[in-house]
Amino acid sequence: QVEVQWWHSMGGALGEWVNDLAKDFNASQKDYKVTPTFKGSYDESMTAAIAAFRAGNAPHILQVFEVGTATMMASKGAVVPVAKVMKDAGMKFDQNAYVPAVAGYYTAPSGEMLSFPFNSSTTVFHYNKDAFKAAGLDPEKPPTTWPEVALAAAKLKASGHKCPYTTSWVSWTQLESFSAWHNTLFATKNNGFGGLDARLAFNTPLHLRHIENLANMAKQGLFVYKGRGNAADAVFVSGECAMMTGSSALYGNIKRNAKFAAGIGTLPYYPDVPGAPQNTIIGGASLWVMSGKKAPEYKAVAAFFNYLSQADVAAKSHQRTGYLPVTTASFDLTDKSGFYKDNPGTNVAVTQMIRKTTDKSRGVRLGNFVQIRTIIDEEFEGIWSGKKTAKEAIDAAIQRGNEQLERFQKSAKM
Ligand SMILES: O=P(O)(O)OC[C@H](O)CO
Repeated sequence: QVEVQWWHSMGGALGEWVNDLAKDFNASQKDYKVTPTFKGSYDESMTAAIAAFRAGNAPHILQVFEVGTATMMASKGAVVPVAKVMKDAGMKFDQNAYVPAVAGYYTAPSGEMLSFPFNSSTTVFHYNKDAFKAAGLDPEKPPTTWPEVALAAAKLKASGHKCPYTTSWVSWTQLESFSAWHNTLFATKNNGFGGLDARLAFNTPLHLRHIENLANMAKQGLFVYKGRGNAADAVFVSGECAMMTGSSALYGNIKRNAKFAAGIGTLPYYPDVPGAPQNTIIGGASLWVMSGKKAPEYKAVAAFFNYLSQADVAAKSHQRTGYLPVTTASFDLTDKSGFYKDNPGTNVAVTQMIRKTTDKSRGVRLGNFVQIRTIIDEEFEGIWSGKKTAKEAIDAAIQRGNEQLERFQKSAKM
């Protein structure tokens, strides 16, 4: 039996999902065995894999969040393009079977798909229907605009809620997806798709207005910052916070663990901005195949990816987790099964993502993006704690972030 090591960052309900996928694949045939290992957060597993690669013991498959995409793409010697892995294994691999917004993100300018679209998410609005009822808000009508979010937050606060609104992934929800949703650039050069000389651009009047609004909400106790990454996920699921912006993939966790009725709405926007809402952008992760392994091991990886792509397997994954259906067939299957009708809100991520994208809204692909997100977190924490104005933090984040982009541009051998 050929063994395949798979490093991932899926905890809780998502960790069980990943383990089930490996178990079901292993049971479906006799030649290969996939072993998933949880390696901590997305940041942590990427750092661990880079160290392991240097030491010569990288896993076969590494799950990397979208933020690490440009770094992986530039690490040419360390990875094998997924299209090549599939072709070499003699596996039928139709790149057109994948949802364009997802596939496009993981495809090189040459048209070759570099990583396997596994768990793509997007930004949505989660809310606690019970808390809405208690505050006199309509539980079937989530706020759809930022002014409405502020009004709902005030009502929730008045009803005694200590954390009316919070957010996970500050940069992803409040800057990156926020920009695309308003058809505005987050970074120049079409958010990095157009070249390594891209620079951060989230200092427009619209960005400033939004971050100032959030700062005011924080001052009034309407927005409560709960930490970096997905730290806020847990406080929404526990019921501590009544509304949050975060990943569509929180759905599985909410369904499993929340003791209240939860709803999903679209990412809020400013209704006076022409072109808004446009589309939201991709989050989540993809699977990268590491170099230096033996041919039969790559065959095993290809067989596993082929299994994951099957319409029924991919559809089940989507319905269980809230990640997007990654192939058109898995979307059709889910739609025909009546899943979206039976589970209101589960279609939000899909409809936000399948809209036609523009050059400004296709996604964000930047070098040293992991470091840039940390810089944004650091600077914006100054806002939430009242030490910096929105403008000071935005300007500092852009200046420090651009230094990272310059450094990446110099070092990249693309
Ligand atoms: O929680 P996930 O897996 O949807 O990922 C969220 C963000 O995209 C991470 O950058």
